Amino acid sequence: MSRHDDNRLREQIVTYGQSLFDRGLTMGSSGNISMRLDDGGWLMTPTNACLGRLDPARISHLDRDGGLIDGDKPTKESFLHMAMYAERPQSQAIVHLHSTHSVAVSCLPDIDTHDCIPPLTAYYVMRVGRLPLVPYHVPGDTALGDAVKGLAGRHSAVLLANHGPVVAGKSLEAAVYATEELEETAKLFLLLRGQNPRCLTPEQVAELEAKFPRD
Ligand SMILES: O=C(O)[C@@H](O)C(=O)COP(=O)(O)O
Ligand SMILES: [Zn+2]
Repeated sequence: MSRHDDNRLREQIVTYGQSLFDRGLTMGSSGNISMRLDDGGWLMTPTNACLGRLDPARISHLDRDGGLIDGDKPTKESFLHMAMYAERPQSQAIVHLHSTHSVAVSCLPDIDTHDCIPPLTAYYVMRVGRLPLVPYHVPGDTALGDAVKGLAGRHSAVLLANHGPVVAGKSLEAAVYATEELEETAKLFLLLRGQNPRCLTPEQVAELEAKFPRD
């Protein structure tokens, strides 16, 4: 990868990180972002970094085995990102946030753990689809990598119980868009709880999935 391409990817992480943080989609030093590199390595946000104030030169550059090449110590969820990439060769970027409404849904006792948010809107189906709940683990617990392995091949987004969403995309832009759509739909879901909303039918979902296949 040329220095120019490397810089471009670093700038993308900084720009999207700031945009997500500035809109209150993750707070403090929560959340992390990664991008896959052509040589099999990754760029990842450093641990304890604020997504709103990332320094491109300090972003963690990892080799294909997760070894640090340069930059600061990577996010404690690096193995989680790597486990998801391993199941999703088509994914180029992953975003994990503590977006409030998505986290709220991840704490509810009575959600469908195979599909935490019903198909309320077409755009949600197009961007996210079925959203499984991953059982609670301490952040940074390597067992979380094993827990997502069985799910990430079939789902581009998963919801970590009592924690938050992890969303993969074919580009960083796509992963960010899907994360934003998940958050907005989580908000709608909470607004509509107890009101028996009319959801899309299985036929309507199937039609969308045929017309707008997700990566
Ligand atoms: O919730 C956590 O602790 C992590 O999942 C997180 O969001 C931020 O951790 P770092 O990326 O290690 O800062
Ligand atoms: Zn987290």
